Amino acid sequence: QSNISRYRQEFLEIGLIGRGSFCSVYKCLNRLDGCLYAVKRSIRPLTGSINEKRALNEVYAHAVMGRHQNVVCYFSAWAEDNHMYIQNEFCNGGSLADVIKYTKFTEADLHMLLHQLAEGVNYIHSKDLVHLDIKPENVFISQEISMDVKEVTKEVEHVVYKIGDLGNVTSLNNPQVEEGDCRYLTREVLQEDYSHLAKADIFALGLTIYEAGGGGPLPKNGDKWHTIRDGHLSNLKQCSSQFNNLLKQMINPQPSARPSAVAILYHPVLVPPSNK
Ligand SMILES: Cn1cc(CCO)c2c3c(c(-c4ccccc4Cl)cc21)C(=O)NC3=O
Repeated sequence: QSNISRYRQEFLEIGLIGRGSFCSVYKCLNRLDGCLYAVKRSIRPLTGSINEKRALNEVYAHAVMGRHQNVVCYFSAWAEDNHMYIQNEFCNGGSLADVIKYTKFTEADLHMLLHQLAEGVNYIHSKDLVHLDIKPENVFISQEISMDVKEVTKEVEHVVYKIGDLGNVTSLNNPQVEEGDCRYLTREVLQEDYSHLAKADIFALGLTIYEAGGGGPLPKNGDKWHTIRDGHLSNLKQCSSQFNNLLKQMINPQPSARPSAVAILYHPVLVPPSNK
């Protein structure tokens, strides 16, 4: 029935998990399939406004994106009662920003994090898309707890990191650039040079890993902001010089000097040593 809200009809709202200036995110149980979803409810943007373009852009990006284990999965989007809804995969482990607040990642943790996020970034780039807002707040965590059958008590926990919030995603070929968070923004994009947008994602990924390793909080402007854009990053104490050098390469002032997502995946510091 058109007068009953699809949101209320299809979902049981479990709780509020996030709030933005014009939106709220709820953890919801789908009454039909019994699965949990993250549903973002935002004020419907004015028809023809820049915000409408952005909202549609997010849905188009999800639709074009398809599925990848390291990208938050999109299920549906609709408009009703002057609001827009987007129904995404629910990640039960919070955001990377939440975890960074109380955890410092070891080098092994950072290798796993970088490997998974590079897989997700590589997938996005392989679709000729760029994310443009990679940062800890937009990395969501799924924890699968599985009981190890041999020793019933042992819980094998497999953590999966997923890139979310495709609000700034744009096509590499015909970029409509919406700048992301200035803490992760490159100098060249700030100066409206869009010739190496994929490398802007690599730069933001480098700073995201650096923050997970305890290097944050990152500056929003000023001398410290420029020092990082000059390619200077203090070393993460818990990491090898090889890993620290990889992070420095990822934030190289020259976009073309930054490694591609594929190059990161095959970087010797990430490739597990052969057991032979
Ligand atoms: C604030 N917040 C907290 C969470 C749960 C983390 O355990 C969350 C999620 C999403 C989103 C989200 C981001 C951007 C657009 C749409 C959504 Cl649903 C926001 C989320 C999303 O797409 N999937 C989430 O789990």
